[in-house]
Amino acid sequence: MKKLYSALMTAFNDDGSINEAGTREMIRYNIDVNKVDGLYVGGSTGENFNMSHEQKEQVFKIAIDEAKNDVDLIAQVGSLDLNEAKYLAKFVTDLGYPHISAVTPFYYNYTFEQIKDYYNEIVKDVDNELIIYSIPALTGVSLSLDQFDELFENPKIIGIKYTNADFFLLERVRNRFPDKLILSGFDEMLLPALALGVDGAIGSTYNLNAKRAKAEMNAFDAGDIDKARQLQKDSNDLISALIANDIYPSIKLVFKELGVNAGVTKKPMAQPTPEMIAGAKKIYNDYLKEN
Ligand SMILES: CC(=O)N[C@@H]([C@@H](O)[C@H](O)[C@H](O)CO)[C@@H](O)CC(=O)C(=O)O
Repeated sequence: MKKLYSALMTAFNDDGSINEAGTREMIRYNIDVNKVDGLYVGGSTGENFNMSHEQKEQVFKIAIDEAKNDVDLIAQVGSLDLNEAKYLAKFVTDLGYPHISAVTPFYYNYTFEQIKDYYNEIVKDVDNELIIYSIPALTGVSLSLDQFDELFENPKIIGIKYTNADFFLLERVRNRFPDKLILSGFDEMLLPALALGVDGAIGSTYNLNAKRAKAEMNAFDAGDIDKARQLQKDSNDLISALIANDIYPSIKLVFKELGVNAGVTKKPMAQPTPEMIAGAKKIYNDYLKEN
């Protein structure tokens, strides 16, 4: 059974502090309305790389307190500060998170040996399993098939959150590692990822569009490719509109239309403008009202 995870957003107040009530509302909406299988906490969509250390801890605590054991939880603990990543890996493991994940270390053009050491260090002292977060478009770090193989020599490293449009590599990865967990990260490419045998997907737009994505997964599993293609097309109309309106602030604005107080994004992310607010209302009316 393939799993669908929403990449959890963080609700912020205008001053950049965390809006706890709003963050809890989004968690509840994902569990109770979207009926996702899990949440990816502290990822790109959660604006983790905009946050202070204290804010990261706060979000990890809020998410597990609200979600309890209702859905699977993956905590993204990766950081340019390896000591912070190790600390957070232990912190979330102690809180009860069943999985951790870590973005590839970025910015300094690390060698593969340094990247491997980073991952082995993160899992060394924790009793938990790690999913590599590979997102070359944002990190500039592209791991090769052989490099994934080397990382998987550590039995605590169990999978990849594969946010990469390189489908040749995805096919190679799937076939080389049939027992590893491969989760697709580009929502607009869910169907081709399913065709290549991913185990599920994690994404930002599932916060709003989980039902359609689930229906697409089910259609694919039932062999109804025409229906799956139509659902991907409908999703991509929504995703294109969200991207054109600035995706993270727009998802939060559309949440508002759904009665969920998602707060705002944290600066330097864009703050809502009247045009963006009008755009989000239109997205809701055009693609989600009847859903
Ligand atoms: C850069 C980014 O936000 N990528 C999203 C996608 O869900 C993406 O927003 C979507 O496919 C639209 O391009 C996820 O892969 C990120 C994600 O799951 C996370 O770490 O929050």
